[in-house]
Amino acid sequence: MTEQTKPNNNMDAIKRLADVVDARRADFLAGKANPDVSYIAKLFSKGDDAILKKIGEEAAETVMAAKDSRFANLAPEMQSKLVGEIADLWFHCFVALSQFNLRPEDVIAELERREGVSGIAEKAARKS
Ligand SMILES: N=c1c2ncn([C@@H]3O[C@H](COP(=O)(O)OP(=O)(O)OP(=O)(O)O)[C@@H](O)[C@H]3O)c2ncn1[C@@H]1O[C@H](COP(=O)(O)O)[C@@H](O)[C@H]1O
Repeated sequence: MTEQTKPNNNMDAIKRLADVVDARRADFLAGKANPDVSYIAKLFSKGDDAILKKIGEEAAETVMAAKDSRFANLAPEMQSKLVGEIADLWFHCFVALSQFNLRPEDVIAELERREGVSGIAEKAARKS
């Protein structure tokens, strides 16, 4: 955890953000969103390719920030930069989930389904 990390109800923050993203999409589909004032509306107006391209960009920026942080011996300012890049990546994943009629809760449910199942054992079971 970084120094800025405060104990709070983080899952609520994710749900609130997903609600905002879904509301922007509903407005966009109803022709009510303004891409000039809402970044999310702008992404929805551009469609699948633009949304998915942002995920690729943010993933690449995350990788570079992680490499920089390692190179700087996990210096606090580099750790903060890495957290910021991962936040950008998650944010754009939430926009993609909405674009495909999904929710972060779907991903959480999948992770819960996998809880306690070793990745090694799961992969071995796939092969047999
Ligand atoms: N959490 C975020 C959030 N995280 C990142 N971003 C935006 O994501 C963009 C990505 O940053 P980049 O530097 O990679 O992109 P860029 O180079 O500026 O943009 P492009 O040239 O790639 O189009 C930036 O414009 C950020 O401001 C976000 N935009 C919005 N939110 C949340 O969504 C809410 C609604 O936002 P609007 O739809 O803009 O009203 C906000 O109140 C926030 O809670």
